[in-house]
Amino acid sequence: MERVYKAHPEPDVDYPSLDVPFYKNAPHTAQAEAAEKLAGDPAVVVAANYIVAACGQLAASVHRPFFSLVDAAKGAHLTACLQFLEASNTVEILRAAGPDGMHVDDIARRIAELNAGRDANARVEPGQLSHVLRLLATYHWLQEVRPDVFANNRLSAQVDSGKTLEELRTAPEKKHDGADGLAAFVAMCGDDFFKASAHMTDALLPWTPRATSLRKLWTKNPATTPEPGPEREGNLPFNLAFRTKLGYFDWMELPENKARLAEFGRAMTGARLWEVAENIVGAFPWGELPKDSVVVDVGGGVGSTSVVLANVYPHLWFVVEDRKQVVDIAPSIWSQTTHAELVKSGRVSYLAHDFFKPQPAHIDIASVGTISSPSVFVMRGCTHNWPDQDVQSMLRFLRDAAGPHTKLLIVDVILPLACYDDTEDDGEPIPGAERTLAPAGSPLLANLGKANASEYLLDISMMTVLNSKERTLREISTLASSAGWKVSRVTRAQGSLWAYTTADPA
Ligand SMILES: C[S@@+](CC[C@H](N)C(=O)[O-])C[C@H]1O[C@@H](n2cnc3c(N)ncnc32)[C@H](O)[C@@H]1O
Repeated sequence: MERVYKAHPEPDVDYPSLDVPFYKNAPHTAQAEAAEKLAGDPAVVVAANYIVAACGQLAASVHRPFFSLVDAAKGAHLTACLQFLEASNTVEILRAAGPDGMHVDDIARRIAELNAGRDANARVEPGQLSHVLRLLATYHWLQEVRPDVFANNRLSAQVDSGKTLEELRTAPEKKHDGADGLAAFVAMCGDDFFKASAHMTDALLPWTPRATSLRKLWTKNPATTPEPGPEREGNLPFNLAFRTKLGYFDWMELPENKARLAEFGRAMTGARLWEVAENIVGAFPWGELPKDSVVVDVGGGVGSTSVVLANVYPHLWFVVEDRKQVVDIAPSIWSQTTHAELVKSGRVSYLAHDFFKPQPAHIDIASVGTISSPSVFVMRGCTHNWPDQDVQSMLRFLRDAAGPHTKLLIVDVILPLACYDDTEDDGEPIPGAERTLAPAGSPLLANLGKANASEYLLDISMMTVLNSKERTLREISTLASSAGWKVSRVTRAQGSLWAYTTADPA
């Protein structure tokens, strides 16, 4: 990391300090901009991952085991405190206070003022507030600059919505509008996902005394009490947590969840930081496809992936398939952007299609004609949130519509094992698959432990809320072959666990 920073032409560009907040919407010095940009340099990202993996492993090795036990057993409090930080708008209050920070008495008063419109009696107890903020400071999420005086740092500044206190006071419902989605992501994780996770063991081991006693407490209202049974539908940790038999997305459509639904959309924008759409440009030999090849972007949303590819590969045509309500508005999203011409010329076109139904027998594309099977089906971010049987049927419909040379490109997380991976397919290693992410000869965990933990946390969220999962290479390869595809190659995105898995008709 030092080598990369020293090589920068500007003087005094160093790795950003933990103590200095970097607010996305604020003006920055050239040095601060350069320092942030270099933090994304591939060499810096790799080095940072090794450092984090090593620190996590060292801490687990040398910390008194009982303290590690308490840290894990009570770690949920960190989620709770982070949720409080966002919900109370403390980050925005501390941004306004500046680097000297603010005393908890004043923070408590400001929180009450911001909420007076919602509840005239709103108040926060400073004695409790200081303890919540101190736990966060202990985990490096804030700084306690003097006794009971707190200030933002580089980590807490991420949760900044960019809104002024006046905006938050007069229109609290607009907090996440136009923001980068990280505050909404914290809100969603601290609520829906956190509460679901709290009921994971009750759902997985429904016969335990604690789980049965919990159900007895709830049977006072049988209408909303999910029953244990072999059928997981309506019986997920999420269902227990929110006393509903509805699936997560149907539940979010309830009128009382209007704000949750809006926050979910914003949170998904924030979640894009996991993997940028641009990485797909070099992840597949797009340049080798013949002129006028057609790529179908299945569950392509508004076409963010297709427009990126269409710009770089002018010899290809893209058809974005998604639900009707998405494709109806998708073209208008690009009308005022540099991608408008792609849509106007038909290089990127849209088709309302349910990926749980057979693909259309033919696709008509102006200038290309009618095609019966595309060169590539690409599915980005569409498998991790569906259970195995649903992914199998999606892949089966694509297989039915594939020609002998059609490729399937699945873009989603591939979870490495926590040990050396000897996954093989038909007795052969899958081309491109890494056996370990650790440098040769190093004692680090093969998946780099703490450095990559965020994807394993997401995995459990998928399980507890959607009965789904982030998949290992073995899992995705088995699922693909159950639907008539054979995984032929996998490449890993730089600095994340996202991967590009290519499959051919088996
Ligand atoms: C996580 S988003 C990924 C969007 C896009 N591929 C990307 O990478 O930005 C999942 C997409 O699946 C779409 N989707 C969900 N259910 C669908 C269905 N039954 N048929 C088609 N698309 C669906 C959603 O509308 C959403 O656009």
